[in-house]
Amino acid sequence: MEKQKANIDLNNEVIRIRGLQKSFGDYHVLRGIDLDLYQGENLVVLGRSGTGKSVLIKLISGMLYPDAGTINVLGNELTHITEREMESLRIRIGFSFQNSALYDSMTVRQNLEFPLVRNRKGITRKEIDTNVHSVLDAVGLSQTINQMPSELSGGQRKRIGIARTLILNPEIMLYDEPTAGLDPITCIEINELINEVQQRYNTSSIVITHDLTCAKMVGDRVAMLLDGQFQRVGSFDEVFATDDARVKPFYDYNFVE
Ligand SMILES: Nc1ncnc2c1ncn2[C@@H]1O[C@H](COP(=O)(O)OP(=O)(O)OP(=O)(O)O)[C@@H](O)[C@H]1O
Repeated sequence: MEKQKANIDLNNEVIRIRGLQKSFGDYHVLRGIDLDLYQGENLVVLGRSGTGKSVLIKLISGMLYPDAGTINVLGNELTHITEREMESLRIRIGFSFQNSALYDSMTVRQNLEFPLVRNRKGITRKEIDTNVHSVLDAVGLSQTINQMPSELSGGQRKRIGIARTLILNPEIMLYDEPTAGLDPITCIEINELINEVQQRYNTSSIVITHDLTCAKMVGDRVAMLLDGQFQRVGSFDEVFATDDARVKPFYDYNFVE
């Protein structure tokens, strides 16, 4: 279950975060975050519930505005761009959210066509079909094309959700709790899919999770969010090679080898 070596370009930071701070009222959630995501890398962000992992993703996607610090995404400094520029940038980022539900009244095909028709003006019928078949093949669910979401298993719905994100060919993927609510075997299949997406689409990804099996399987690097900062960043083994009382219990209670 070890992560295979990925093709990472350490000279190309697709996300560069410095001194990022975000509070809600008196609660300082993020207290000076520094983070680089390199081209081609899967970076796992680990942390207990409420540590600010989702807040971080919302800041990266421009859904929240920071109190202090800088966030550079694909060469764009988010605190300096217009809403229109942010909209164009968002198309280059794929979001796989925990609750990114499919449209229940649409077939799998229609669910996949929807983002294409909405975001790629002038796209032809033939291009739509090619794209739909390609992403369905990538997630291994070509046979479900005419099915309704209610006819799919939880794991299949998760896969179609990822396919719907991939259809716009994102350069960056943001996965928020990709394995939440799935059985252990389906979790492993989703982790394998995340790695396949990395290879096939050459994406750079941030994967938010508290599932350590997921972290170990997909993370080229792991960053542990503690007390509003990334206190430990490195390989999975490096991050957990510590007696830090805030880190060790996380491993001891959570990890199934
Ligand atoms: N819009 C908001 N307004 C006020 N407080 C917020 C807002 N968004 C997040 N918070 C607070 O920020 C903290 C971090 O939330 P966040 O959702 O990022 O946690 P998380 O690390 O993703 O947790 P989990 O693993 O449970 O999803 C929480 O205490 C939450 O209540």
